[in-house]
Amino acid sequence: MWEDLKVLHRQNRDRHLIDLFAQDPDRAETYSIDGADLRLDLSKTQIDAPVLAALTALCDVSGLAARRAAMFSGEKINETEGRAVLHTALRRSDDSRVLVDGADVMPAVRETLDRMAAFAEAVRSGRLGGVGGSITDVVSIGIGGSDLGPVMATLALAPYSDGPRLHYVSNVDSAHIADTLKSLDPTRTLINVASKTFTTVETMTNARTARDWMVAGGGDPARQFSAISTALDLAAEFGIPADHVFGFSDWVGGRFSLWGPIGLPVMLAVGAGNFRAMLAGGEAMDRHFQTAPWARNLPVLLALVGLWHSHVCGYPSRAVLPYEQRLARLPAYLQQLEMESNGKSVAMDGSDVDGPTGAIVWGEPGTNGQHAFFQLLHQGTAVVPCEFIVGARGHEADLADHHRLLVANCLAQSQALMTGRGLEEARAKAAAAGFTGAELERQARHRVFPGNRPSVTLVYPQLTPAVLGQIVALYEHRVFAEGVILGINSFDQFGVELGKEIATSLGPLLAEGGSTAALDGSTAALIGYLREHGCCVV
Ligand SMILES: O=P(O)(O)OC[C@H]1O[C@H](O)[C@H](O)[C@@H](O)[C@@H]1O
Repeated sequence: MWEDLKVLHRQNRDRHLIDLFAQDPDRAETYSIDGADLRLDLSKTQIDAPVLAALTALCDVSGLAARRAAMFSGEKINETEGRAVLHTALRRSDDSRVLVDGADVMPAVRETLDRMAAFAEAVRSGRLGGVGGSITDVVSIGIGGSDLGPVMATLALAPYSDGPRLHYVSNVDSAHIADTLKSLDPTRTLINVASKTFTTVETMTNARTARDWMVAGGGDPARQFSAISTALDLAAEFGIPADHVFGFSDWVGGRFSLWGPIGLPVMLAVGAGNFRAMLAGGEAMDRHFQTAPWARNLPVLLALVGLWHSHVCGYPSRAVLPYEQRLARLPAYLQQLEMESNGKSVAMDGSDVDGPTGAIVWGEPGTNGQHAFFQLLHQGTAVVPCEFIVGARGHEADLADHHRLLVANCLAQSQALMTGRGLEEARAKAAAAGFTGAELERQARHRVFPGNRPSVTLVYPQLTPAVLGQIVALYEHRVFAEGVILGINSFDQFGVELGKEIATSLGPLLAEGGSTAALDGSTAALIGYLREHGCCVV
């Protein structure tokens, strides 16, 4: 399969994207695919009918349809951890049953969502306040999957936010919590501790610091703390009252957990109605993913085009470029989703993976990135496939001229990457700048854009809660489809463990001193420097 694709790639190596449009006047239409409220334009890639046929064959060979059915129905497809993968159950609105170990998980999902809504409403209305009055600020403490989704979604839905101000603390660096709490009133702040395991050292350290801050400032942790976790016993042990604790199950992966209680801070900001609209958006994408044929299936197509670029063309990274300032944290969110899920070297069966896995994902919002790293995208030696994301409308109707400029820039960049600028045109530019003779030739070379650089563009009417839900679910299913095709388990993350274990053993060396002789030379020398400069307390 991969060999067939590599042959197609070799055959078309010098083919220019622009020529594809010249050869096929319907190309844009053929390769613009709709799903829910989204449209994905793949036409500025080297995908054509033979490539698409060979790519979709990968779906059949890998058993994607059966694996997809297994995921939605609650089978334990996370085989290395023996867990079901059911984040889709969190956004399921029909009255069907979803069985895990013979028990229907849906009643608890619905009950928890209703409890979250009641809690959010009580806080937002001021009925549930702090010692000093109604809650003005919420600080949600969590990291990784317990942070990135809510952070991303809170910013994305800012126009819908009419609740308390939201703050997020993730880093164990004291700067993060100190800078956040500095301006807040401990008697009118709600601290939300979000941790699937309730053992993550960063989160628990920050939670204890926040509790001390609240007590010292006259607030009441028994009233002003909430917790989200699968470990209800640990949340209780921490002293958080049961009616402020929202549980979920191990069949929700951390990086897929935005849809359930981990999303509580988002609900506090935008209200239960908007939160449910986001869930409905995710569910609409679930239906699309489950029913659309491979060649019209947005998550599958995103997966296939990504694999084409990484596996076949050999481009190791991909840039995610939202032309939507409120999606500024989407690249960071997708870094975890994609790289923690699919950055694996071993296949589900324990054998070595053949070829690259998980693309390196990076990006920044446009237009800002244009004034920073786009130089490399246009003229660097590495080809970086780009994913442009843009809505037809912003939320500031009185500033529509800004939005039109934003959209013009988005379209201009993908066009420039594709068309490039040849030497003749570059010469004309250099001549217009006043250069002549040999200097003109030299200057012209610097003004050439190679072009033929691939990109996809995701467009939607407006970044509403429903559209956000669709976008997030689109990327979730993309990652899943990539993982199935690569034969890996996208739902474990053993690769994060080793560093955590070593940090645990190094901690005492920094806190209490002690010999570093057993460490490698570099680490020992670095500790020596840090001790000399005041890191160690002894
Ligand atoms: O939610 P928690 O249990 O605190 O975990 C927070 C995060 O830390 C871990 O190291 C994992 O890499 C992430 O997948 C997880 O989301």
